Amino acid sequence: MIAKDHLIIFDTTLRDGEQSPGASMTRDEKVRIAKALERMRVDVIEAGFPIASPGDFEAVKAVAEAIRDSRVCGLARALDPDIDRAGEALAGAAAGRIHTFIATSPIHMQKKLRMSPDEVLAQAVRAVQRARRYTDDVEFSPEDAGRSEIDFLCRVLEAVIDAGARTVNIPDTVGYNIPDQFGSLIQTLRERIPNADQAIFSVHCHNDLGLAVANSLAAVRNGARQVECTINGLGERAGNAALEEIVMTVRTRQDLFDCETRLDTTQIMNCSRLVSGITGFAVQPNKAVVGANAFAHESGIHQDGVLKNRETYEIMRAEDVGWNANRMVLGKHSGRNAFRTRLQELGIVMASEEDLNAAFSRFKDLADKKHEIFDEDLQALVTDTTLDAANERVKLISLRVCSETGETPCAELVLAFDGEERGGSARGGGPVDATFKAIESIVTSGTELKLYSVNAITSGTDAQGEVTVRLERGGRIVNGQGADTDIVIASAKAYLNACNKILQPVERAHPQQGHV
Ligand SMILES: CC(=O)SCCNC(=O)CCNC(=O)[C@H](O)C(C)(C)COP(=O)(O)OP(=O)(O)OC[C@H]1O[C@@H](n2cnc3c(N)ncnc32)[C@H](O)[C@@H]1OP(=O)(O)O
Ligand SMILES: CC(C)C(=O)C(=O)O
Repeated sequence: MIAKDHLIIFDTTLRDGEQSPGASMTRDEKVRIAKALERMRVDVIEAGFPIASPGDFEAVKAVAEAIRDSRVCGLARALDPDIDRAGEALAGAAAGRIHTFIATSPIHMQKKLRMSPDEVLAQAVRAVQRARRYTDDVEFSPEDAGRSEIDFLCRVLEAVIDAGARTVNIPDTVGYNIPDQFGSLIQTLRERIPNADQAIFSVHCHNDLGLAVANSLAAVRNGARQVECTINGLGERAGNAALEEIVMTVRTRQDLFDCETRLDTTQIMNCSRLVSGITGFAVQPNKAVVGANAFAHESGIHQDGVLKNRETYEIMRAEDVGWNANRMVLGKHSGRNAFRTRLQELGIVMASEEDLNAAFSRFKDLADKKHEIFDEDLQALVTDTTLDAANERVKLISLRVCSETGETPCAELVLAFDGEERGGSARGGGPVDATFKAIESIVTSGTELKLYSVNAITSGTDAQGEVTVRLERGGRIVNGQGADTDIVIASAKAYLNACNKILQPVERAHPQQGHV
């Protein structure tokens, strides 16, 4: 049997994924996601853009120091200060990569960079050479390659490979290409660039026309050996290629690919839930691989077929991507050991024994209300426990809502604000509106509610509701999450979580959007 090539999985959830409006993450959240990615055996984790802000620098540094088994990468424009900052952030990495880029398409060069092609080429070479001062592992991207002229693209790529780039990444930055075209672009580049054999060809596709995964796979079939992708397809505008779809296609259609990944696919669901929990970007039920309906069969003919032979309607096994795997059901009779063990199996590491005890006590409270506690419940509960506990200035003590046909809903609550208990009440258009107004009567955050969404974490009427609230104040946007079997309480928790973030000094500022 001929050994297959290794297809490198480069995850950019923490960098390009974070560029989704509203998906900004704190340093600790990035470290948690990075650990889950490492556990899934992702080859390269792009942790951020260190020059972007002090918070992002700290986040890349923290990820670089926490991760041992994956490469950690930092993004840098083709500018000396960006590259130096990335080099500094990655100094503590077991294996660090600098990813530098500059646009090569006519429109980007003329209108955005206002540089001639020769200037762009010289700056690209200079950037790669400078990055090589910090690491042998340098990646170069000609931004908007999908709309660049082929002769110029070949010149730039040949020059950066000569300068020491070991990976050349071909981005379809605006998601403009279609699969045949993008596949043949990769083939042409590999054929025409004289030193192509000295670098790994990578692709980075955006999903503006819904083709990011198809374009990436067409590139792999034409010799690309690294794919840049994100969990749940998160990313700028319509997102990036979804990691889970790329990995499961290559695995399921082994007959079509002469390469394979080294991923532990059973960790996919963990990563998917973690990213959607932290960012508040819910996964649509019909999303491939990780959507709630991805392995559900409703119609009789399908159910009949699956009962007779699963493969009649299933091309993958749900357990291979982490669905239903290890469904040890925890309940109110479970002890600390089972709880701790299950968290470990889910890759959740509590910072201290105190955090574990706090999470365990919430688990017992939940188990009193809910018959079975599933992995999804645990993940929400732990997110709730670890949500900036140290920075929690305002906390829910009690809440009472009244909602009756023909009456205006009202809410009465008690909060602990900077250690002092304060009560407030309000009426509103609904119980959630009344609750938010009652909170505001105490906190006076001066924010505007930008998004409110509720998701059932598991099925059944006793399922926990997971609420995401997005607040904005003076251009700064924060997301808050909360989970509870009572969705009004979950809403209050989410609102307070967002308030706690907005009341903190800016730790992670997204310079253009002001997200934290
Ligand atoms: C396709 C991609 O996803 S690329 C990554 C996109 N991600 C982000 O932009 C998020 C992080 N960005 C940021 O925090 C900020 O934009 C910063 C810190 C990088 C720069 O901030 P500012 O200095 O205020 O510049 P601003 O964002 O207004 O403009 C970008 C500048 O970089 C230049 N530039 C853009 N790309 C590159 C590049 N690859 N190499 C060199 N210069 C570049 C632009 O031409 C512009 O220069 P100008 O100010 O001389 O006109
Ligand atoms: C930096 C590059 C790879 C990028 O994100 C893009 O072109 O979309």
